[in-house]
Amino acid sequence: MARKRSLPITQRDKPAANPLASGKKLGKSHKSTQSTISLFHTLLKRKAQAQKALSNACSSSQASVLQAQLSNIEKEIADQGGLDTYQKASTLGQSSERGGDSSVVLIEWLRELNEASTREDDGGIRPLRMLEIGALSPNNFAAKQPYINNTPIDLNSQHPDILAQDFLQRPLPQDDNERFDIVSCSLVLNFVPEPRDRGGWDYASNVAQFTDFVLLGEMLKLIHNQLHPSERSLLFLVLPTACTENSRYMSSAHLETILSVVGFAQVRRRARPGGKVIYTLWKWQRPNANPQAVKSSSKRAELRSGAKRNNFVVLLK
Ligand SMILES: C[S@@+](CC[C@H](N)C(=O)[O-])C[C@H]1O[C@@H](n2cnc3c(N)ncnc32)[C@H](O)[C@@H]1O
Repeated sequence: MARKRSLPITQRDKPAANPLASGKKLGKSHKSTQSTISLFHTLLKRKAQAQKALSNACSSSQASVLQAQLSNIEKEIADQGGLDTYQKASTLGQSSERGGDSSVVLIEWLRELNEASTREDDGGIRPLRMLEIGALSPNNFAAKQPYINNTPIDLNSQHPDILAQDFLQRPLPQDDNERFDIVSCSLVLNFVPEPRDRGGWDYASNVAQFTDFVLLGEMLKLIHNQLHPSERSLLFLVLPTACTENSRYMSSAHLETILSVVGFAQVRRRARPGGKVIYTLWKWQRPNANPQAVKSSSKRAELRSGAKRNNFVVLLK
């Protein structure tokens, strides 16, 4: 049965209910930070939809209606305090009173795997080298461990100790000194903006509708290349539950197939009932060249039907 088309952007709902009426300070309660974060996700999603509709406008009158709509959304985002407010809310959401940032889980797993220590190399003893993509703070739990040497990067660095860098443009390592033992990619894949939106803070929504999904496959391949080619090298990947559990084109099993083709095998997974995110840990391996796995990783095939599904998927080319 054909899927019901969603309403055109021009007929969509009124602005989202605003839990942070203009002028109100960012509250510190869990409820308040969560409503700030979800309001931003809603606004950013509407902005991405409006931009997409504008780029496809077929007449100048339609374009001017859509342009006005886009300006209203941008004004609403600015009225909420812009990216600053969003990032502060996200950082508060990671504070230790709330159970800490996602790297707490990574550290727990490193302990379980007996990897929570420095490494012995030909050259002596050295800390684990970690690359953190999409870092909100330079002081997360992993970065504080004495056996970890963290390199935090972000497209929009909010701190002088976070390198402002687009991971997709990061040069490939030239030798072992530049390779990493761990890459952390927590809540980033669902957040990678389309190339045309780079340079600003124009992110797609929580489970992005207009992300270039081939770019996400590219990102996973680049992560693989940043790691030491060893089964002790690890990828810590955190995704919103909706990415694998409510997507038309993605499931946990399909993610495992895709990552096997890139060259990763899952070693740990944590998904709490009703939890908003799923934590996973993967070890480096040689890419799986099985033709069926390669083929299914490059195509979008419906795995679940239903109008309320999202379109998240990762495609390998
Ligand atoms: C939702 S935040 C996640 C922050 C944190 N890692 C966490 O787990 O809460 C996503 C971050 O990824 C960053 N990001 C998205 N695409 C990126 C890219 N290509 N290179 C570097 N950072 C990127 C964004 O700027 C944003 O700060």
